[in-house]
Amino acid sequence: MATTRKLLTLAMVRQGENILLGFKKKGFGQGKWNGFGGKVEMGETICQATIRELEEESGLIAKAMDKVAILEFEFLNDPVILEVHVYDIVKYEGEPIESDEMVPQWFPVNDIPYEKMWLDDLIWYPEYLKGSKFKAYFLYEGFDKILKHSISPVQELPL
Ligand SMILES: CNc1ncnc2c1ncn2[C@@H]1O[C@H](COP(=O)(O)OP(=O)(O)OP(=O)(O)O)[C@@H](O)[C@H]1O
Repeated sequence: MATTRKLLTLAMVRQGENILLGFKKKGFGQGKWNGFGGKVEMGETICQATIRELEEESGLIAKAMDKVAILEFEFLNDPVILEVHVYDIVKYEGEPIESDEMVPQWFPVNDIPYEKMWLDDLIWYPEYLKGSKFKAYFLYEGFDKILKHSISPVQELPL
């Protein structure tokens, strides 16, 4: 089966010992806490999409960001591969506000609500929180089971 790739963004907002997550009210990942992001649209760079989605979903305006990871998700019997570009938002303006997609809330980094998040988050958040840059791959069966995964540190990530 020929595969197609979908480019997605994920913005991580961390302030010292706290991390900002959004509760997804609708769409893919509904009912889960996650960072802020979505699909890269036609004619847009991954960076531009990251900034746009962060503002649409949280009200925050990114002023400086750093790519920290590329995550690949495959779902058994599904030809679509999700390629998620993860950015650490180093500097931003504004205050978190609820949007029609997300309810933002700060969590202490030692009390992340993993039980209400994607299973893969439990695997890669600790790497992100350590400050590493990495690439990771996950093969899901349905949405609640990971059949296989790999995670490898990298020195640099392509923009
Ligand atoms: C499978 N394991 C996963 N683990 C962690 N995060 C995941 C994820 N799979 C997708 N994500 C993120 O979830 C958001 C979906 O966004 P999604 O609603 O599809 O995009 P967008 O807002 O453009 O959609 P609509 O405009 O509603 O169609 C987006 O940030 C994307 O990076």
